[in-house]
This record gives sequence, structure tokens and C-alpha cells, in this order.
Amino acid sequence: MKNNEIVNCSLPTEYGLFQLYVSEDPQSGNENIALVMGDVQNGEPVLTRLHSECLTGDVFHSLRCDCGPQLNEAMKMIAQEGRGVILYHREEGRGIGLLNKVKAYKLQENGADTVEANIMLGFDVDARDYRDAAKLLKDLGITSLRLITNNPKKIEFLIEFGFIIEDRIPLHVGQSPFNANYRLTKEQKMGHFKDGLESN
Ligand SMILES: Nc1nc2c(ncn2[C@@H]2O[C@H](COP(=O)(O)OP(=O)(O)OP(=O)(O)O)[C@@H](O)[C@H]2O)c(=O)[nH]1
Ligand SMILES: [Zn+2]
Repeated sequence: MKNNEIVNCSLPTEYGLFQLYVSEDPQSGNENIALVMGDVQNGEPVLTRLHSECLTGDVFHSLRCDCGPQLNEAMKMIAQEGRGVILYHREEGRGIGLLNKVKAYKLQENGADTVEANIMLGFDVDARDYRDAAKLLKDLGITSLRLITNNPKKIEFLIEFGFIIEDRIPLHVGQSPFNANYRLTKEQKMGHFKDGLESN
């Protein structure tokens, strides 16, 4: 089996200097993305954010979700420590893609919650597959993590994939009246940890 090609360059950001790594899966052609700061191969647990792509939140500052502030906060936390990784996982809309996420948003405007909307469209509640992203993390020589998340499924997956999760760090940002139902559904129907879904 052919190995992934991995390229990198430096990426100065508002939060500090990261190294941008991009790998391409030879079978699927999918690109995987990691922003790395500091020495992440020295065996110490690495502060890590496995961030699911959200064009509307990450780029357009949408208040329908909490993704944009979560990404910014995670970059800030990593910059403060001078060490860590953002894995930017390109499975928009919990894996259903942007077009279908917009269909789901439209259904939500007529009363469905995020889970019901996915089901009405014929999708799993959460269609994400983290394997490619986790592979890039392994390729970067990382084995042990302090994971920034409110989602227990990400922890379960990474443990199954062979990582040691030394700690979980909740995120407390991105709350707005526009995403109150979205956060409530994550807590009540998707099992997300409550601590990060409320303001600090
Ligand atoms: N299908 C669908 N996807 C959504 C919706 N709102 C946000 N998303 C996507 O959900 C993903 C983020 O997932 P979340 O459940 O908010 O959070 P998480 O990444 O699982 O957990 P954290 O690590 O705590 O942030 C992004 O890919 C968003 O595009 C929605 O209403 N429907
Ligand atoms: Zn979002």
C-alpha cells in the first residue's frame, strides 16, 4: 500500500507561528490537515483539538453553532502552551457535507432538532469517520493526548485507534441564544459533556 504524501510549511497566524501539515490519502484523494506548534514528538501528552470542519461557523462566524469560537479558542490554548495540534477534520456537517447541512438547517427552521433533521434526510445522526485524521496524528509521531472537546465519542474513537487520552479539556465558548437548541440537543441526544456547553 502506498504511503500518504505529507507536506508542510510554516503558517504565521494571529495566535502565533504554526506548522501546517497536509497529507493526501492515495486511495481516496482526501486531504488531511494539521496545524502543529512546538515539539510534539518528545513523548509528553500533546494538547490536541480534533476539529470538525464547519464552513458556516469557522469562516462565516455563524451563531447557529459554536464551532468558530471553539476553533479560535483551541488555537489560543495551544499558543499559550507553545505546543499542540489542531487536526482540521474535513467532514463538514458531521459527515453529510455542506449541501445536506443546509437542508438540515432548513428542516430545523421548521421545528426539527439537529438529530431529527439528519434522520429525516436519511443520514445517521453522526456520520463522521475520524480514521484519516487519526492516521495523520500517528504519522506526526504522536501517541498521547490531552484532548480539547466536549464530545465523548471522539475520546472513545481515539482510544480505540490506539491513542492514550491523558486528559480531556472542555471548551466553554460560542454560546449564543441562536444555538441554545443545538447545544441542548448535543447534551440530551448526543451525550456530549454538559460542562462545556454552558457558559463558564
Ligand atoms: N448535520 C449537521 N451538522 C451540523 C449541524 N450543526 C453543526 N454541524 C456540524 O457539526 C460539526 C461539529 O460538531 P459538534 O457536534 O458541534 O461538536 P463536536 O465536534 O462533535 O464536539 P466538540 O469537540 O465538543 O466540538 C461540524 O462539522 C458542523 O458543520 C447540523 O445542524 N446538522
Ligand atoms: Zn458549526
